[in-house]
Amino acid sequence: MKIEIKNLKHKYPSGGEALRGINTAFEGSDPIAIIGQNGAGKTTFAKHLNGLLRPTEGQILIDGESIHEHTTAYWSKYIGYVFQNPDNQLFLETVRKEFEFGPKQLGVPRHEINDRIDFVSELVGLKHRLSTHPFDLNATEKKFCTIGSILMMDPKVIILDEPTCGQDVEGNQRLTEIITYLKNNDRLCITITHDMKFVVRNFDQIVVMAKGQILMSGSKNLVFSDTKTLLESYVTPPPITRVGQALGLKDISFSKEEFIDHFTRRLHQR
Ligand SMILES: Nc1ncnc2c1ncn2[C@@H]1O[C@H](COP(=O)(O)OP(=O)(O)OP(=O)(O)O)[C@@H](O)[C@H]1O
Repeated sequence: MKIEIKNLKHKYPSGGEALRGINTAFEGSDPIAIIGQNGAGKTTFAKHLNGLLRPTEGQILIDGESIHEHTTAYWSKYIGYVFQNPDNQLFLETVRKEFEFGPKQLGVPRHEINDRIDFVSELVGLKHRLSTHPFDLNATEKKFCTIGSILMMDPKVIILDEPTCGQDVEGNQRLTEIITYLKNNDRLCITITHDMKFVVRNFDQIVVMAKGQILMSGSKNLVFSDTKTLLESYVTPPPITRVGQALGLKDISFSKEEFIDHFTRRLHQR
């Protein structure tokens, strides 16, 4: 599935211009992180990708077809959006009902829904909570309930808006498993996040936004080497990356192991 974005602009009725001409395209299954300061336009941009918001100007093409051709409900089959705040998404009495809702609307057969519930509830860690009311889940579980309900529809593309908010180490590990599962099954995961440690651990493709525009996009090596653009977009690389950069190491480090390796190599070169 290819998503093309051409000169996308968005102006909220009550506000200023949130997107000021975005041109890019997404394809394949390499997970993509969208980063940038608060108010950069990340959520506004991502909500255009399945029609939750419509452009004020410009075009979104999905496999060559204009997003205007269909309703948001139609596009949600292909591009699922997990909201930042679970309370905006959960509305049924049990986790099981939340999981069943999407595929039922899509006409997925009962036996297939049951198989998906087995698999997805295991993946998101809610197998033992299927009969629980979503509002009785803790914050981490609620987040995974919203992710699970979107995974149940098996979209080609899944957008996660700030998935690490309120997550502990275990939750972050589970997110990594979900992102890896999506990649290995030819599904594209696009994630909005402020958590740079999470970014370097899970994403090689990065889009940097500032003031309603894309300032830069590319591999994590390329993006985190461009300290000038990062400064402009108020993005701070992870601490270990900054230490390596401050020491002037030639290769960029994203983990302690990489840092030790690069640092040792430099010592031996002297
Ligand atoms: N419903 C709305 N009505 C009016 N203005 C809005 C609305 N939602 C967002 N904005 C404004 O649009 C701009 C972009 O906001 P957006 O939430 O897309 O940024 P963001 O990069 O996702 O920020 P954050 O990281 O804080 O979530 C901001 O100036 C914001 O105040």
